[in-house]
Amino acid sequence: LSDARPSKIIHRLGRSPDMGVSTSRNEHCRPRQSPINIYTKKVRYDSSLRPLYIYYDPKSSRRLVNVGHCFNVEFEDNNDKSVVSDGPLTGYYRLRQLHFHWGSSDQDGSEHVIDGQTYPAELHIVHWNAQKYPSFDEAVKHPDGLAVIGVLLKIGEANPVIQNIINNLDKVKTKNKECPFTQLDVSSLLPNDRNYWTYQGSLTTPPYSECVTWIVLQEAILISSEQLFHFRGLLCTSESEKPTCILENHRPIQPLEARVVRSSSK
Ligand SMILES: NS(=O)(=O)c1cc(F)ccc1F
Ligand SMILES: [Zn+2]
Repeated sequence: LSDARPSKIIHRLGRSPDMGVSTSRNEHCRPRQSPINIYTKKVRYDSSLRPLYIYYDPKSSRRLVNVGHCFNVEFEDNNDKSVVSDGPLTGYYRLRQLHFHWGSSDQDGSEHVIDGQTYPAELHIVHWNAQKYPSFDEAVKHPDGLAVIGVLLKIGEANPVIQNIINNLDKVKTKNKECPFTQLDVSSLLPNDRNYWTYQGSLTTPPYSECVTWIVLQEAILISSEQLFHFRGLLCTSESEKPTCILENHRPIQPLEARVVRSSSK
């Protein structure tokens, strides 16, 4: 083998020299981790990307749960009343749950970062591929299993829909507590502009499964500093333990690797 192209050869075999040569199933290779920095000068406008089709039925919302590292609003997902389709997606994806990520101060908290700018929080609306898979738990095992809509939050006046959630946080203050939570209109949490960036990524909490088509909206929604303060008051401990607050729960950005982020707008 010519030594003219050692990096190319090693690259083709797997990682760079310091990462060792890969085996056929390289346990060190995680090519599609999330979140990432979206460098808007490097995204590729893709005219074949369709507008998102989003339909959420407020009757799908079921309960609010403290899952330890955050709180989830969970939805009935045994029917197709609340779905996302089109956009970058093939088939339709059923609404499963939504949750937020936040920081210990308003200076950071979002998971995705835009041109190096962090936002104070980020909303994730989680859907699973009900056209191809029988359940959420099966879907997370496949590269096209989930579609997560990411909505960045910026500081402004209080968000009335988020206030509706906050008014119930005292009922789920400690880990594993839950309470009924119905009639949430998820559409009211979306910005007017539905343009998005999309890329293939992963869950941002363990086991970091590489099963997510990420759809990050380009317009942020508002949340007040006081409302974020309430998020930080949620406890990650159960009621019998010494109380510890969930001050922050956002994962650091991950390497883009060989991926290109596509944009629905120029
Ligand atoms: N933060 S996330 O939207 O990637 C996520 C969604 C899930 F349903 C489960 C784990 C996750 F980390
Ligand atoms: Zn999330």
